[in-house]
Amino acid sequence: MSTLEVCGLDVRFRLGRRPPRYVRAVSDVDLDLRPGRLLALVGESGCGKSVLTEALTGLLPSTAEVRGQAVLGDSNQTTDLLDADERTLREKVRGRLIGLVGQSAGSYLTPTRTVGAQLRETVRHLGAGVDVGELAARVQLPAAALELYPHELSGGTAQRVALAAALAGDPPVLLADEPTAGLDRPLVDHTMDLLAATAHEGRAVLVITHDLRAARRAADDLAVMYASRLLETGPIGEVLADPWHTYTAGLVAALPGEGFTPIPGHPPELSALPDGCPFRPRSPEHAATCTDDPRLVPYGERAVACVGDGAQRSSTRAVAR
Ligand SMILES: Nc1ncnc2c1ncn2[C@@H]1O[C@H](COP(=O)(O)OP(=O)(O)OP(=O)(O)O)[C@@H](O)[C@H]1O
Repeated sequence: MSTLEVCGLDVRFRLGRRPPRYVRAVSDVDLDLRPGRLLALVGESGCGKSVLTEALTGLLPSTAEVRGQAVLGDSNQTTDLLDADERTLREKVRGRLIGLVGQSAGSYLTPTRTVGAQLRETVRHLGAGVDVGELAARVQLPAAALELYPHELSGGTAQRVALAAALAGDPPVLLADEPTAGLDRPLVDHTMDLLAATAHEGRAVLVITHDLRAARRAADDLAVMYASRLLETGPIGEVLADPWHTYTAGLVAALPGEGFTPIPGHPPELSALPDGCPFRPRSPEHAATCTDDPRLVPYGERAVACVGDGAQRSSTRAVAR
């Protein structure tokens, strides 16, 4: 069973040479993806979620500077994804060790060929032994859909095609970047349930989403990102029932049914990030207790940044419950 352990991941984009200017898209991220679990990564637009997954799959442009480790493997063999060359990523990692599900299946399907033909080609390319009919059945894609062209697919069916393609090489890790964007609620639920099922078959699954309600439905774990940093991680039920970070509490309070109260203010520019806690300048409530150290500190299964003793007290409460 493969695990993906990300440690100290930093990504910054060089914007100019004189003077050198940078956008810090990912700062000091530690994250574990574990087999059999679905981790939802949430956070406001532009906080670095997609860049994080692009770093793991070597899909960043040449202006990106990447540091840290991302070790994928089991007790027999490991690969550091950040050290791997393009050939290794192309021939061994993408599709085989890591499956990718994008926002819109339409953006990578060829418009002039049927879904079935394209899935067969994917299976052949990966040298996978799986039958396309079987693959379709696993993601509840009706056999008739294999005869359709991409423009004939509904949003939900297109996402099932994307999932089938991502699973063709039977990768132990699946990364899905906003797989439910633009879908209506029943299709969001259905897509999330399918992703949860693929996790519970033994895969490590990461789903990027803006939809905390969808995350709550399907995820086992939650990671909350803000302005390039993770501010809180842990089992999703515990984190949402008792958020330790003020930002996480703000996301929960913004949910319909939980108050529908947006978080006031805006995230900072990633080209001008403060050295300490990036949320402190936005929230007087958080600033009152913030330690200004934005590194995640683990407390059992959970971890939180810049909350200090508050988390420890909460942790004791959580253990006592
Ligand atoms: N090639 C690039 N050059 C410079 N900056 C970039 C580049 N790609 C991404 N960024 C910046 O990195 C930051 C993080 O972008 P990213 O796409 O990861 O955000 P996100 O959290 O996935 O947002 P969304 O939820 O809207 O998809 C943004 O400020 C974005 O403008």
